[in-house]
Amino acid sequence: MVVEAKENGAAAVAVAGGGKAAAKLMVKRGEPELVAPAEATPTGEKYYLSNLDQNIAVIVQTVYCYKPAPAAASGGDAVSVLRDALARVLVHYYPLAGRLTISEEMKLAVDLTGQGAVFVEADAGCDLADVSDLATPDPAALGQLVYSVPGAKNILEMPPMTAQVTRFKCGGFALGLAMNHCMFDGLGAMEFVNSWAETARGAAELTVPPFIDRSVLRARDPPVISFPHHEFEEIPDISDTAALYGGQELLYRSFCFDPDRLERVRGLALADGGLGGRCTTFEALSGLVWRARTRALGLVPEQRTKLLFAVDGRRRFEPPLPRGYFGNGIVLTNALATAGDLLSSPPSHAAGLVQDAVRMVTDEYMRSAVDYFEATRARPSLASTLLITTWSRLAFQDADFGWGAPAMSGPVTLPEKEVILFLAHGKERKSINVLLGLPASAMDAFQDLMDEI
Ligand SMILES: COc1cc(/C=C/C(=O)SCCNC(=O)CCNC(=O)[C@H](O)C(C)(C)COP(=O)(O)OP(=O)(O)OC[C@H]2O[C@@H](n3cnc4c(N)ncnc43)[C@H](O)[C@@H]2OP(=O)(O)O)ccc1O
Repeated sequence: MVVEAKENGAAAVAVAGGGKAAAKLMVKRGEPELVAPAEATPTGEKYYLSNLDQNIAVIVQTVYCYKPAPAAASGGDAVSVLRDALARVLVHYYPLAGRLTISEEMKLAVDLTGQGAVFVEADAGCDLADVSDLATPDPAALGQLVYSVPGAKNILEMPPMTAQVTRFKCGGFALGLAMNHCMFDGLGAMEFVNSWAETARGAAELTVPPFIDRSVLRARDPPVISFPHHEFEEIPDISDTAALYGGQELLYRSFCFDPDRLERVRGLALADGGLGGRCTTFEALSGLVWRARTRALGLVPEQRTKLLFAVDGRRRFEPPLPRGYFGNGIVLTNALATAGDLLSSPPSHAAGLVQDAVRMVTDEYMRSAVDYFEATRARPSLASTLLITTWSRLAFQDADFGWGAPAMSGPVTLPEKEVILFLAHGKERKSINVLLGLPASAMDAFQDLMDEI
């Protein structure tokens, strides 16, 4: 997840070396069309978006690539199978066929216009093998596989979702999606994509139908703020990292942690017994990258630094959110430390701070976060912050539209320079790819620290 609205997520960052694949990948798009729900759906009303949906209204671009394979059971080509299935799945997910608007409370809502999702077919003048491996984002190349509405100046001028299906010369194809995070979080997005996929495979009913009503997450009246909510705190950059970022090229690299290496990371966090022998992979890995990035950026010891990450609140709400909840069920939690504190303490300290931040997320914490937005309309701040986004358990591999699991899938870009993404990697998805961007000299320092593990 990301926390600030951008005109277009794809334009947010520059990637070194992005030109090579872009030069090979030349995509010719057809005219965009609107795919409306295949049956009548509620129209003419406003669809409520909760406070958890409000401050992550940013477009997330992802690509799913499929190798050449015999046609799907239906016998159709990928473009027509995906287009028809989209119309059918939108009957269940009809808010995606509407358009974003501002409600009377001055919040984002969906105008249920029933207009439809934007769908574009396209042709690439090369083979799928010419697409970079998606381990490191390459917006110049991959951006051609996703459709952005030209000239849209803000998210109100962008549809909640666009889909582009690109045919490759080899017979493979790519599905590129641009979906607004205010419509759903990673889990919700995957439930939608996988419902669309099973519809394309001919399923008569959805395995997980969406639970449409988001009013279960309405703020309390009056709002009750019972936590300090440091996620909104603006921490001054006393280390002047702005100069470092301004003076050097931003490099992107991904670091693969296979199960053995992950176990070594956990071992480091557990070594001094400070965590009582209990620490998850996520806690240990997050603590590791928080410390390594702090060191690599050369933060001064007095520099306060914030770690933010999303926690899936579905099972933590009381009562839990209904199955198939269509919307953001995630909440940001945080940990704070000075650079000196992080780096002079053993790895267990950082991992322990992550653990405390996970444990802090209770029903009351999440209700307080909802109420905080109600009272302040504030957005989380990324100043002096690392935001870790965990996609490692998202079911990208289930997006089988009839041509098998995607040969590769992933994001087109990282949304902000403060974001690190954890992605599942490997056949059994037991490895984690840590994807990040840093100024060149800091990336070298980060690389050295990773090489030690
Ligand atoms: C709009 O279009 C989009 C959007 C997107 C993407 C959007 C987003 O990024 S939204 C944010 C997505 N991330 C999350 O929702 C995070 C979900 N994870 C959690 O909430 C975790 O609980 C945690 C807070 C990160 C902490 O994790 P952890 O410390 O690992 O603790 P537990 O979860 O309790 O796990 C403990 C232990 O249990 C095992 N386990 C639990 N669940 C699973 C699972 N599902 N699979 C495998 N194993 C599991 C595991 O053993 C854990 O221990 P280990 O030490 O062995 O790891 C994208 C695309 C779009 O189009």
